[in-house]
Amino acid sequence: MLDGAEVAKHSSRRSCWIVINDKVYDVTSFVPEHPGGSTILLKQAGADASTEYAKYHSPEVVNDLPPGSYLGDIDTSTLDRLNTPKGLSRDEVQNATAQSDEGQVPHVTLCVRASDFEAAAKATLPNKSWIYASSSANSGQSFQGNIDDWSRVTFRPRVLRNVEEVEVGTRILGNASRLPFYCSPMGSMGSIHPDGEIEMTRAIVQTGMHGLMSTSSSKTTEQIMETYLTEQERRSSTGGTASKLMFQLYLPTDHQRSLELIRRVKKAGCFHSLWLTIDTPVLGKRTADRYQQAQEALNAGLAEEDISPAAEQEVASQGGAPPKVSKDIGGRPPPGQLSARTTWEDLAWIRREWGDRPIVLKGIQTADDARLALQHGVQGILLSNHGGRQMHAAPSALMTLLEIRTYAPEVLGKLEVYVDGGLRDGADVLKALCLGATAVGVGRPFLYALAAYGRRGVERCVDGE
Ligand code: HEM
Ligand SMILES: Cc1cc2nc3c(=O)[nH]c(=O)nc-3n(C[C@H](O)[C@H](O)[C@H](O)COP(=O)(O)O)c2cc1C
Repeated sequence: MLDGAEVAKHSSRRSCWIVINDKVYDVTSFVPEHPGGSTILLKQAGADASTEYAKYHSPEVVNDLPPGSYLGDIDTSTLDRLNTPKGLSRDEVQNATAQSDEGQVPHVTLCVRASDFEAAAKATLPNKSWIYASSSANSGQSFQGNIDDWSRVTFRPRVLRNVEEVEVGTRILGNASRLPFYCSPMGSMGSIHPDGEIEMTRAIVQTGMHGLMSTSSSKTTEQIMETYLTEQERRSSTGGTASKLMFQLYLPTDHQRSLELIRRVKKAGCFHSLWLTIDTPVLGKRTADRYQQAQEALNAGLAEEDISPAAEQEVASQGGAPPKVSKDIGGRPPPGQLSARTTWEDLAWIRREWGDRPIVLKGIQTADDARLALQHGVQGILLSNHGGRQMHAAPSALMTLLEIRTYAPEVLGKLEVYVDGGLRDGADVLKALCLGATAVGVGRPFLYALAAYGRRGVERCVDGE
């Protein structure tokens, strides 16, 4: 048992201990490696980081720390001897865990378009969470391109047809879907809503929408599955259409861990397909997050420690872990969680492990890769640039779809083709379907609706009035 007063002494980059769920970890060597930035950990040095941690990570992510990091359990009667996170008073710590109500959140009925939820989310969320949800890579070029490109194409409306009955349902990988769109996978929903993925899963099932769960969820696969099954039972007793859950996979670096993850998802039983994200060999450089982290470091008096070469030398001379500042300049490779070495060859063992249930590649951005996907025996491709969060000058899904129609038309019809990014209106969805998409993914609008109004917001965002 470790005493809080002892833990509190390890409160700098030279020796940084944190408490997560009553366990004490020495994260000194991990601080410069942390993909979410070093500041967020240094702020928690010698403190209880459980609440902040739970917003971003599921309980098992902590197992990615280097061996030997776990030091023992904390004596819970000494928790009050721990440090207060740097840059925050004790009151602020408590407030930071609650949703901010400073802004004016419009009444939910004033959200008439999917894009209206954005302002509501901004008014609701703490700034850090707002930035996490809304930010994009570098100058935001591909993020903006996603939205703008849908307005570049218009319809050629044919008239004098009987449209009294209109059917918008589709099939997603063999499963009927009453809607031609699904909820895109988004990680760390605990930073958006206290119940994060649980609340989103409830909304998904209640609307009869299909939805993807992220590997980076702040809740465990088992918690999500349990919610899905409970909600599904309730929904089916009212005669509603069935939702399907799909799993978004980030392949970990370690092969054994990858195998275990796939086996665990398969064993969970409720995920009918595996969507392998292939556009994230490193985390994109999300500018707004970086500004926010830099400001946070300044507020907490950690800025010099973070960036100064002199500080780096001093730490090294005292035997501490040298901060790897250079990594922070571009994208951040997340240690353990995400393999930068995945290639087309890996699809063979992923297929063997996953069995004959469908596999979709998420993040195809050229006709050439669409053709390769077809050759590699997957069932679907998702044309996506990760909502503009990864590569700065990436094509929008619409542009990739047009490229495929021109240079690899054989892919359409042989593979299911999904698109996502910037879809904010039913008309955008219809354009994608007219151009050959099977269905489309929607990300931020549902996340914003969740932030401002919880599951009711998502339900309204899906069905409107
Ligand atoms: C101690 C063990 C920890 C490990 C192994 C770890 C690992 C990671 C990894 C792999 C990522 C990048 C991928 C992802 O978004 O899931 C990440 C991002 C992040 N982590 Fe951690 N983390 C740890 C602790 C913490 C703690 C204590 C906090 C908060 C106090 C935190 C906050 C964040 C944030 C804010 C991000 C950025 C999310 C984003 O912008 O995508 N992490 N962490
Ligand atoms: C906050 C946030 C988190 C995301 N997390 C993931 C993730 O964990 N895995 C993934 O494959 N894609 C992730 N994405 C990308 C989405 O799945 C999707 O490709 C993108 O959001 C679609 O664009 P849209 O937000 O404009 O609708 C995330 C997107 C956002 C906004």
